[in-house]
Amino acid sequence: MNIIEMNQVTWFREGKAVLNGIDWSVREGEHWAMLGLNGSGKTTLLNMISGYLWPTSGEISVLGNRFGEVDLRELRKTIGWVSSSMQSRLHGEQKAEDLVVSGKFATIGLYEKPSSEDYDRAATLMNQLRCSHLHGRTYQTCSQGEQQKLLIARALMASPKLLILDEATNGLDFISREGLLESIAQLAAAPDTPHMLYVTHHTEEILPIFSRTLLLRRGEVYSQGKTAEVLNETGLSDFFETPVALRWNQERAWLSTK
Ligand SMILES: Nc1ncnc2c1ncn2[C@@H]1O[C@H](COP(=O)(O)OP(=O)(O)OP(=O)(O)O)[C@@H](O)[C@H]1O
Repeated sequence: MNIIEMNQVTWFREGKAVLNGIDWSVREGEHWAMLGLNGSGKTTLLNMISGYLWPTSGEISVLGNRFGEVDLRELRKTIGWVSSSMQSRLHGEQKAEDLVVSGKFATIGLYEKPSSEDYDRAATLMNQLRCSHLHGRTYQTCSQGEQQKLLIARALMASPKLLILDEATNGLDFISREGLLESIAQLAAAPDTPHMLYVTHHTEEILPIFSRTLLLRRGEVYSQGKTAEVLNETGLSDFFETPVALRWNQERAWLSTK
């Protein structure tokens, strides 16, 4: 079973193809990165994967569920979506561990009193994301980087099969960004980690664990495949329509303009 399968997916709005002829397969065991400039269609594609948008034409199946044959609300419970824009929608006065635990109930849509096992699991996840020290702190007193880690732990609390990390490093300084990326790398090595889809504007954030990359441009797949092959100087210069120099350091692709 493929995790994501798209076949000629197109989405029209206001006479324009926001997504056009997307063919894409995410296979079992693969973590993917998706790179695209502003307005390239990334958010639209994520909304489609999560069943919030329906393609104008083409076929999608996510986690073996073919759209048209599946209850999309059920599908959404198996997908965790962490986006920096979520931060403002949460209760700032909530304690870090309560916020993480609430992830279990957010997707289920009913409130139960969390058990001590739930809190144990939250503690394990906070440890995996290297933010155990936030225990007892209110969410609003955590830095943006710390908040992002808590949001990832919260999403994992629902045991999703697919975890979308959507511009997760937005607003983070260099140190916080590297800290978050390290935690994500560590997470990939942990047992039972879901398939991850890392959406970004920046090539250097594509960690080696993201072995596959999709480049999206103007609603179309520019290229996709093994990260080390997709991220090459000639291809990226053409993709960005500006000459770029590429330097690999610690298996990450650092770009500068030429
Ligand atoms: N409901 C809509 N109606 C009309 N146009 C839309 C709609 N939703 C998205 N678009 C357009 O589709 C294009 C892709 O938007 P999308 O938000 O998916 O891009 P993105 O890659 O996520 O951008 P960013 O990196 O800035 O978040 C944009 O030009 C946007 O204006």
